[in-house]
Amino acid sequence: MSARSLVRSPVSCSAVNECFTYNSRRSRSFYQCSNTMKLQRPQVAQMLLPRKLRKSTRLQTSLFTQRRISSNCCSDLSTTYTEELPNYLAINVLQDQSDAKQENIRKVLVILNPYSGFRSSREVFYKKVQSTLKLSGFAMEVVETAYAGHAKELASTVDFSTCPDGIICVGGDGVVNEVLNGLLGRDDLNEALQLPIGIVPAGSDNSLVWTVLGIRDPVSAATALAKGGFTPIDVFAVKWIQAGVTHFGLTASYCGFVADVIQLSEKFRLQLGPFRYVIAGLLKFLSLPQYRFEVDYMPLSPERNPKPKSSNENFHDQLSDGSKVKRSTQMDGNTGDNWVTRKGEFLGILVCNHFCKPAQGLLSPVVAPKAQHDDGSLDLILVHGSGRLRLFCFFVAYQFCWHLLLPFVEYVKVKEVKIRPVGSTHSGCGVDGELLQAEGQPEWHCSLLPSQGRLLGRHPRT
Ligand SMILES: Nc1ncnc2c1ncn2[C@@H]1O[C@H](COP(=O)(O)OP(=O)(O)OP(=O)(O)O)[C@@H](O)[C@H]1O
Repeated sequence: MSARSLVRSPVSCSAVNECFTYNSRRSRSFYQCSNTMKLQRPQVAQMLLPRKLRKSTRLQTSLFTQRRISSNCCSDLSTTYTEELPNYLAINVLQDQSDAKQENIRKVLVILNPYSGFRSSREVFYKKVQSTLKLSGFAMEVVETAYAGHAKELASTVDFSTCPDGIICVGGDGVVNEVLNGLLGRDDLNEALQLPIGIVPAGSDNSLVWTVLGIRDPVSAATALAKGGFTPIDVFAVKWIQAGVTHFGLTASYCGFVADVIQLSEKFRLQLGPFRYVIAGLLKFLSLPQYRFEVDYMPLSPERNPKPKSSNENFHDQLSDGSKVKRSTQMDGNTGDNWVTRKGEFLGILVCNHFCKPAQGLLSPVVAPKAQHDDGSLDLILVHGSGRLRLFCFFVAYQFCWHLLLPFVEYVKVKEVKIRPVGSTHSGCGVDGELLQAEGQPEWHCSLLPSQGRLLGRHPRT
């Protein structure tokens, strides 16, 4: 027999229920109408209970008796009084609460990348996160990735009825990117767009969750997930024009030095974990090539395009040619006649979707201070020129967030960017830590899909 029926049986009489069921609508007048009645209620309860239960009620009163202290502003009896609700009512309340929690169960798919960061994702999840999520009502199916691309495959094929409340990624920005691309490549795009992505940081950097949600440790991430809520985020698309291939991102896209460092760092992933970026950066710095690009960008003009629409139709417009972003589609319907062209040597080209705050590092600088994850624009940073001295200056200035003051750095809010490597410049383009390799002389086209992403959790300040 359940605890509930054991406790309820002695008080099944309707008169008693009438006396003791707390009714918020009538509580004040009903309980305050008679001083006598108010004082006698606990005694009546004792009388109606069987002898054994009366004793246990008295003994356990500190554990299960609810005290309701109400201020009395209209009665002449007292200014404050205490109602004692008998213990069985308190138990019923607890039981009802747990019933309600049953209904609030959130079913999610957890995708865990055991190779992220220091390869500690398993430990992070099972030791620091799982119990918090379970206690807060998450029903989780955990799948560990077995190979690169597995997370994308899972997100593109999962039956949404098994995880209607989202997909939680345990790992770095790369696994989040795979999940995003898996979801946005699906035929049932409407449902896929509704599915939020949760992040438990266990990767090398996790800049996305740190910048957007202000979280950089797994315990805080679990708390944010438990608290619930969503954060809308712009998604950007990088299309390799010649091949018609589109890759989506949430953080940043880049060409030049940073893309080369990402590519080289993969060689040291197993040996160095997150330190691979430092070593690859040093090596690339010492063997710095010249990068030549042609860049076209369409600046954001606030007076003509203050806030882009963020409806699903907009997204479908842009994907209507089979996951390929249409050239003609502008966020505000402009025909695209105000493109600005830059051509020459660049140390780097960065297209940021949020202000990109690295989770590691001592000074915690930000790459694009004016960028917001939901502002409907991309922030373009062009580092003009070439040479180690210039790169060194940029890097040092960046540590103090002065890099945008340098005369060879151009910073502009844009709607779209087209990037074409020129001459012998390599043809890779990075998106959220992943490198998209292309053959020949490719053209990359970055455009924005405003507020089409949803992250699980909210920034503590919102
Ligand atoms: N089982 C696996 N074996 C090998 N590679 C994997 C496996 N599972 C996922 N990957 C790949 O690992 C890459 C990096 O993963 P992830 O981003 O989670 O960690 P990270 O690179 O350490 O962190 P960050 O991206 O934040 O720097 C992803 O591109 C993914 O494709």
